[in-house]
Amino acid sequence: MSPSDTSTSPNSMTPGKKLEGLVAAAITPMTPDGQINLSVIHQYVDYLVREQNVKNIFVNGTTGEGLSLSIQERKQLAEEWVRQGKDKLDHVIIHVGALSLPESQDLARHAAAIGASGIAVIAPFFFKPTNKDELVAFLQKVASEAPGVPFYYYHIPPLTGVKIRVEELLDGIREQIPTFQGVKFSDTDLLDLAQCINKNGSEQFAFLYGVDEQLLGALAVGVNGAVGSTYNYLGRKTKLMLQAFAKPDLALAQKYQFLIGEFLNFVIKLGFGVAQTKAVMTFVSGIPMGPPRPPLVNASEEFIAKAKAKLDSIVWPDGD
Ligand SMILES: CC(=O)N[C@@H]([C@@H](O)[C@H](O)[C@H](O)CO)[C@@H](O)CC(=O)C(=O)O
Repeated sequence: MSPSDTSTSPNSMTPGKKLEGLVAAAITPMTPDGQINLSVIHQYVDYLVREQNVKNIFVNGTTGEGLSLSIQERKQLAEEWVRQGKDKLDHVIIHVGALSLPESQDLARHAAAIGASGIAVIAPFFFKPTNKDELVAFLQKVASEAPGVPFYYYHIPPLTGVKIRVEELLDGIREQIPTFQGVKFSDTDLLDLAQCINKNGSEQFAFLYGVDEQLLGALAVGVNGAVGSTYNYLGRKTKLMLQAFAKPDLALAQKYQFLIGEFLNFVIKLGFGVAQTKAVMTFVSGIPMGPPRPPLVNASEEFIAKAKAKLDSIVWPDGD
């Protein structure tokens, strides 16, 4: 499908609605022979909305193996998520970051043309920006290709190695990037996160946290929501944690965080990454997510059995 064939108009998810709450980091379904499998995305959207109560999606990010996909595959996935999300999802955010600036700009223009509700960009991580100005200049050159689309910086230093503090980055950012809307903050540095929120307010920008096992700590410093892999299959439980925190019932919120942490702590010790996320999502949802793309390798049968037994053994406060 070319962008002009799409049945959605630009920004047609839920126009103007602020990005907050839970955002599932989309897994990219693949066929057993490693091709992207667009045919299950319709089912995937319905599963997120009906079973996980999650209505926002972040496409082609880390969990979606975006940097392991071709530009053509990334465009096809973006189009399918926008098409299938129409009238069902509130936000479809497309990650358009790439090592090559022209490729990133091409993806940004494409996301705008198909009606994505936002774009996000990771810091380039082979030749890296060495300071804030170099990073902002790169981001600005991508954002300006989609001048009507909200722009998010995707901060994930454990994977990019780019450790420029977000607090510093945000200083004056709207003058350079008028579409700047917020940060997907996938780091454990809560001091940096808290300073960002303290200086800018979560009214002006959206701050979305990306370390699912410690979301409660980020809620305490004022994030608006979270983007993460576990919201694909623990979205409903995490929403109950958000509700408990808002009530406020801190003891209940802690129970949910501890149980989510108990599962993640268990699987992290076994070796947990995108391949394992695909396996967990497959057994929880019943939707085949397929293998990861090399160099990642399939989760082992032993991992799958142990992760399933662990998840089944958890007794949640809501009695499920
Ligand atoms: C390094 C990594 O993959 N982090 C995940 C987390 O959701 C992570 O899977 C979770 O906290 C478990 O460790 C997300 O931040 C990634 C993400 O949002 C994305 O796929 O774009």
